[in-house]
Order: sequence, then C-alpha cells, then structure tokens
Amino acid sequence: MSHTAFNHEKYRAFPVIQKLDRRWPGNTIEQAPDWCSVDLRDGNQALIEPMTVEQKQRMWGLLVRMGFKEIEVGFPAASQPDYDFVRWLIEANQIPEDVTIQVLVQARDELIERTYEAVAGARRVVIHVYNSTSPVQRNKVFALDKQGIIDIARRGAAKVQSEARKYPRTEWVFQYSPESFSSTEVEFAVDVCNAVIDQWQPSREKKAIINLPATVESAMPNVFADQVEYFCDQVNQRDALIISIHTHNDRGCAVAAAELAILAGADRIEGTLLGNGERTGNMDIVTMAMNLYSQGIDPQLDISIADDIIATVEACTNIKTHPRHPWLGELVYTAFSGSHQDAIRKCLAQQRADEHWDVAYLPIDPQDIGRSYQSVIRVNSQSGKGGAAYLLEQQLGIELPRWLQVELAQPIQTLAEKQQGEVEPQQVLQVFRQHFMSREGQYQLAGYQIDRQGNQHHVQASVSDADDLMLIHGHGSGAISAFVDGMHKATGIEIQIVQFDEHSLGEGADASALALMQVNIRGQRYTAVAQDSDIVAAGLSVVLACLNTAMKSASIAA
Ligand SMILES: CC(=O)SCCNC(=O)CCNC(=O)[C@H](O)C(C)(C)COP(=O)(O)OP(=O)(O)OC[C@H]1O[C@@H](n2cnc3c(N)ncnc32)[C@H](O)[C@@H]1OP(=O)(O)O
Ligand SMILES: CC(C)C(=O)C(=O)O
Repeated sequence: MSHTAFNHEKYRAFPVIQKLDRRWPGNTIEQAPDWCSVDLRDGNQALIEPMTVEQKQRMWGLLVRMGFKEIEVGFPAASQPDYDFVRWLIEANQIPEDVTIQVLVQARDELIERTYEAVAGARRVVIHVYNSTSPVQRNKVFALDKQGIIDIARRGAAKVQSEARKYPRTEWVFQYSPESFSSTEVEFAVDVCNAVIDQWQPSREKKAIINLPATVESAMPNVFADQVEYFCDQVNQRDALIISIHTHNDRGCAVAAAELAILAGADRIEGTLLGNGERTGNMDIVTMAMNLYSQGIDPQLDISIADDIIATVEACTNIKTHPRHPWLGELVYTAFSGSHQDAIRKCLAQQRADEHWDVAYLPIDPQDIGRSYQSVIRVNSQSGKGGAAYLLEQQLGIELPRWLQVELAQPIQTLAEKQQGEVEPQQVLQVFRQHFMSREGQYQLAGYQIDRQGNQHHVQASVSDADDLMLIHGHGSGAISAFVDGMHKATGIEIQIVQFDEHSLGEGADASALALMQVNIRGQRYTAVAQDSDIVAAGLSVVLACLNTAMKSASIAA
C-alpha cells in the first residue's frame, strides 16, 4: 500500500458491533442527564495558553450560575495553577453546598497522593482516575498486554480507595474512565471496568461512576450507541453504577453520539461550554442542553444567559464563537433571505403567548436566550420585500400594506446591491422617507374646510402652487374624492386612486396619522406617504404628495 498524501487507502473502516438486539433506536430522551462540566480540565488542557487562576475563577462562577452540580475543576497533580485553583475553591469557601468538584488523575500512585492533598478539606469530591485501554494504546504507548492494562486500572482503583481512607471527613465518589473506550474492543472495556468495580464494590447507595469516553471520535454515533448499550448490558453491578459519557467531536458528531448514548442507557454527560476541548473539541453541553430545551425538556441548566456564556468562554479560552454556532451563534436567529423573512414575519404575527412555539425557520423563541426580534430579520440583496417591511414596522410601529411593501422593496434592493452588503434598519427608514415622504413639491396643502350633506362631501381647500395660492372646490362621496375632484378642476390633471390606507401613530396628544396612497395619473402609478396630526389633512396631503411625485416625472411635467 502506498502512503502518498491524501490517499484513503491509508485508512480502514471502523469495525461495527454485530448487535442484533439493539434497543436504543426505539428509546426517547425524556429528561436531562446529570451534567458534568469539564471546561476547567479537558477544555483547559487543550488551550494554547491554559487558563490563569483568575480565568478559572471566572469560568467557575459562570458554571455555578448556570446550575452545574458537578464540575471537573482540573488535574491538580499536573500543574501548580490547577493545584492553586482547587485550593482556592476550598479555602475561600467557593463551593456551594449542592455542587461537587471532580478532579482527574492518571492511575499513578504519586499523582493520586498529590491529588488527594489538593482536595483535602472539601465536602464532597469525585476522584476521577483513568488509563487507556485501546489496542493502539496497549501496543504502542504502554507496551502492555490486556492483563497489564487491567493491572494498571485495578492498582489505580485500589490506590484511590486507600488514599480516600486517609481523609474520612470528605464524602468521596470514585470515577473510572477506560480512556479510548470507543476504540477499545467492547468486551475488553467491560473486563477492565469490572476489575475496577470489583475493587471498589459500589452499591445502590454509594454508586461509582464509570465514564465511557470517545477520546477520539472514530465511528458513527450509532456505533457508539451500540457500544454503550452492550457495555450497560454486560458490566457487573449496573445498578450500583452511574454510566457517564465523554465524547469528542473529531467527526463532528460529539453531541449526536452523546444523545444516542443516553438512548442506549447512559445517565450522565461530560462536556464543555460551546465545545472547547482537545482537537475539534469536547461535546458541547450548551448544544445538547438546548436540543433538549427545544423539545420541551427542562435542561436543568440556565442557558438564558447566553451572552454571558459566550463572553466568559471567549475571555477564558481566547477562542471566538462561530457566528453560526448551534443555538448561540450571532447569526443563528437571523434571516437574510426573502422567503424566510416572509415566513417568519407571518408566523410571528400569529404566534400566541399561550400556544406552543410554532414559527417557521426559528426553532426556538430567540427571546428565551436574550436575543431580540430586531436582529432576527436583517436585509441584504437576498431579502425581497418582507425584510425591509419588517424592519420598518419595527421602527414606525405600523404594518405596511402589501402594495407598499412591493414599492419599498425596489429602492432597498438597489441600495443593497450598491452597498454589496447589509442594509441597516436606519437606512431602510431613510430610504422610505426619501422615496415616499418627501415634503417638497409644487403643491402643498395650506388649509381646508369640509361640508357634508348626507353622503356628499364638499371640500373647499387652499393649495399653494409655487408662489400662488389656489382655491379648490370639489365634490365627492368622501373628503379625499372631493379633493381629487377639486384638484382635477383646478389643474386639469385626473388623479385615480389605486390604493389607500391610513394608520394612526402614537397615542394621546402626540398621536398623528399616516396616509399611504398609490395613484394613477395618465397611465403611471405614483406612491406617497404623508403624516399629519390631523387625519383628514394627512389624506389630502398624500394626494398632493402623489401629484408632486408625478410632476417631477418628465411625462407629467411636459
Ligand atoms: C484523554 C485525556 O484527556 S487524558 C488527560 C490528559 N491530560 C493531561 O495529560 C494534562 C496534564 N498532564 C500532565 O501535565 C502530565 O501528563 C503529568 C504531569 C500528569 C504527568 O507527566 P509525566 O510524568 O511526564 O508523564 P506523562 O503524562 O507524559 O505520561 C507518561 C508516563 O505515564 C504513563 N501513563 C500515562 N497515562 C497514564 C495513566 N492514565 N495511568 C497510568 N500511567 C499512565 C505512561 O505510560 C508513561 O509511562 P512511562 O514514562 O513509563 O513510559
Ligand atoms: C480522561 C478522559 C475521560 C478524557 O478526557 C478523554 O478520554 O477524552
């Protein structure tokens, strides 16, 4: 076999388990698992610059605020900052009553001893001991056979137990990880764990945690689920165990693998916020928690403080959050494309507070995580009429009639294409004002009087025409048609009203009226909007505004 670059023959398929009795595909997740954050350990060990004690303190504060009850706080036998941080937690009394710290250590005596020193005085601690079990680790890293690996595990388990006896005031919980579990023959993984379980003799009352890692994700999540289900079925004393899962994201499926592992019988999930961790990262707890939340399951974690989560993770890891990161990214509740905007706008208008969320293109209500609807719809050259109309609605507080949405779309599209980028909400308003609300023009309403007899309206109005003042008289079934009649008589220009809508803006003394009109003058359509504190004046002014727009066009002026 040649080992030239980019040659798939270098690799082989992952062996699948021939498991015909799999039950997990028929299961559903009905409640949140126990969560354990490993941000301060696995997340931290993957950083270019590991967190300082101050950064760890900040991350700790966030994790507690979010509601984590188990937090792996470090590998205290590995480095002084890890050790100091753990000491600070204990000596400065920073660990709430309902939170348990967890610490990781290799199955090596001197490291285990140092680890216990680090956590001395804590109320309750999970001591997490591990050694690697896969064939490549056995053969190439440890140069040991299966029995040699089992011996490391059992000796480590025994040492963890004997050290614990030296600190009787702490409540100890033992956790063992067969590191590289997912790449280990599953029967052997069971054997190694059984040796540890045999050493610890856990009970229903005092359970041990067996943590099954996909240290490097190398198969599809269904294979992992088969491994977990097999393990849960075969391991000794299952009811005295908490089965924990620790997946990595090498194939991009860490969350999927963790979810399927829950279906397959696991109880607990380890991961990090936004998925920081070795290589492509650890399983992202925020994503998995939000996946549950969006299915109506209480995630038992507070993700509503999304901006705080992002700010803290970024400050502690020096890694930016991708704008399309699941659930929390800057752009994940934003629609630029026209048909999406149209659907979102229509659904939001119909969404009732007492009904289940049912909005196209928005899997959750962005307000749940502190995002406003303002940022949901943004306008660029892909947006069509709905987006600009939505932004204008947000700013003016009125729903534009469809015919005006269509009119507005054109100048917005032109601007978007010219700018080659986003059109800001302020610009939408500016374009709207410029195109439809210009107060300039030959004719301006100076005053009016209306007499009404039955259905007949008689309008007498004064209209300034450049430097002159015209006196207008007209009749019609309404004030506007009477005024249009008067203008026709005065100027000879026939105005046919095609569309007309009115809206009130604001309330009380500050209220004003908006009149929106499209007319046909000599075969051409013209659109304008007028605003006035007096609703009739707004209606008459908008006729003149349409006429002024028409006058500016060469064909009418001529
Ligand atoms: C998948 C994971 O994320 S596991 C966690 C990994 N995290 C870290 O390693 C971060 C912190 N670690 C460290 O700072 C260092 O590894 C230390 C300080 C703990 C130990 O450093 P060192 O003493 O230099 O040992 P190192 O970690 O390189 O391990 C090498 C030796 O330990 C053995 N070893 C490694 N892991 C384990 C284990 N889990 N249990 C028992 N022995 C182990 C190796 O076989 C090797 O033995 P050898 O020297 O006889 O060949
Ligand atoms: C120590 C174990 C759980 C680990 O971090 C891994 O396998 O990724």
